[in-house]
Amino acid sequence: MCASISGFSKLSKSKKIDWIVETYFSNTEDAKRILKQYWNTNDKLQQLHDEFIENTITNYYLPLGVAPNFLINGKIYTIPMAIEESSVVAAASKAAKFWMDRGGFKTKVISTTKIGQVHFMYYGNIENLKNYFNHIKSRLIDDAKPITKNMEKRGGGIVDIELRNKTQDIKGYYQLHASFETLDAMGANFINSCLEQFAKTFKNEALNFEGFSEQEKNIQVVMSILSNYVPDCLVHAEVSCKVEDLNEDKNISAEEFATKFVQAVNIAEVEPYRAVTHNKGIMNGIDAVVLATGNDFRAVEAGVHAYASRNGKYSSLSHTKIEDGIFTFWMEIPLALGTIGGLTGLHPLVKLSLELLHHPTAKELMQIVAVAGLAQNFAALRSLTTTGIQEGHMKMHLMNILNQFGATETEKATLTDHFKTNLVTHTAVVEAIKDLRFKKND
Ligand SMILES: CC(C)(COP(=O)([O-])OP(=O)([O-])OC[C@H]1O[C@@H](n2cnc3c(N)ncnc32)[C@H](O)[C@@H]1OP(=O)([O-])[O-])[C@@H](O)C(=O)NCCC(=O)NCCSC(=O)C[C@@](C)(O)CC(=O)[O-]
Ligand SMILES: NC(=O)C1=CN([C@@H]2O[C@H](COP(=O)(O)OP(=O)(O)OC[C@H]3O[C@@H](n4cnc5c(N)ncnc54)[C@H](O)[C@@H]3O)[C@@H](O)[C@H]2O)C=CC1
Repeated sequence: MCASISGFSKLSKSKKIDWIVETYFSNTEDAKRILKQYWNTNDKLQQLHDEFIENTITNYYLPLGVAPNFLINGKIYTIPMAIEESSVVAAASKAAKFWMDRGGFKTKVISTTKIGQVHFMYYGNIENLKNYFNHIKSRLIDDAKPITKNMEKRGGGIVDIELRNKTQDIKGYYQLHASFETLDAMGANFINSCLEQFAKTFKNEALNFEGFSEQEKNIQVVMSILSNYVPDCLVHAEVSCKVEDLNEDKNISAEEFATKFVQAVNIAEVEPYRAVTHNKGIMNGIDAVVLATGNDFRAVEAGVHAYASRNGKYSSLSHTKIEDGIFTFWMEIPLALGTIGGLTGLHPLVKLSLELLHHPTAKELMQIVAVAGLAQNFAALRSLTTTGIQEGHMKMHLMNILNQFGATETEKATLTDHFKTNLVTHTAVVEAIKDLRFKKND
């Protein structure tokens, strides 16, 4: 049945659940039991989670795993990863271990500038608008002082504000295009507050500007919002070693592996169908750490994919080369992250994850997250160009298939053993469970 309801938000949590289960579920008791099964027994902790979002009815768990042995700029990290997909944590761990013996990951933050825009409409003389902007610019910054003064004390704040003419795209469309330094905060709320203040000052003061005609005084602000496109909040991560040191796999020579690896990256650089999957592999690592550290993965995803298309064609985020017998694999990626603000000081598991990472600054977190992405990409490409992805992925996915079929602990032990020497496919596992159960009942 499909039903609508008015005033749902005002109902208590238990009344919300009653309405949901009665409206949508045939077995109301079962639905309620599943929802309540995921409530935390600690009421205060549950209330904290209830209050993160709106209309909370239960918690949605994701596993939090860890990938040890990440050597980054000479320091060892164990990286927390929140993700539902099997084999990602194993792949990251395997890549970390591989590179630990080959000098580890080298990273560098290139820039940390974030962008926000006030989008507005103005239908008058452009020179008059430019004069007004030059006249009002310092006032825009001054009026935002109550918002920016603490950030300035820390060394951040508004970097600049520009007037941008976008009338070639839309008649009458202009922007206040502002750049910010938000230090250890991702900065969305800080930036949005500044922008809304800019918009207020910009619109109101236009009414008193003598260089405008009566009609020109009517500036129409459409919206004020940060941009999640952050090409100037960029981090570089790389690994490199002698080609001959890419020698872990006895079934392929180091040289052949290096050549195939470079070819695989080259393909992702020129072929968008491949680039999307290649970058998905990178995001396996990135999103998992972004989530574990309480950051906004939607913002990161949107910004990263826009960056991957910055030259007009969607392309690989990572690159590779072999020069003078040295294999180098690297990535530059835009990441607006926070280690202060948002959920970072609220969610107990986020706090724990940040402690595990030695309480990083936002800049340090950018480097750790980029490394997780690069490691993931290395692991996936290594499998793809050697055994194929299914061998390792399905080995890790085995437990999910066994759980789907309600395998007992004894069945799991027997079948895990069996699949140590047999290829895991969904069909093979189903057959093996059937076989095992048939033998038992025989
Ligand atoms: C899956 C592995 C790691 C197996 O690899 P393996 O060689 O069979 O593993 P192993 O049993 O020999 O163990 C070696 C190391 O791997 C790690 N490892 C191994 N097993 C575990 C485990 N159970 N739990 C935790 N860590 C594990 C761990 O670091 C371990 O060292 P140790 O801890 O023993 O000192 C390998 O095959 C691999 O890296 N595969 C790539 C998997 C992958 O990329 N998965 C992502 C999902 S597929 C996808 O979404 C993206 C994709 C592929 O489409 C992207 C693209 O196309 O580019
Ligand atoms: N489009 C988007 O991406 C949007 C995202 N959001 C959400 O906004 C949240 C992030 O906003 P924030 O402004 O980062 O968080 P926040 O609103 O919690 O603010 C962080 C504040 O911490 C203070 N602070 C203390 N020490 C600091 C330090 N060392 N460096 C920097 N700031 C310090 C500053 O006052 C700063 O403004 C995320 O939850 C995100 O999901 C909200 C609106 C839009």
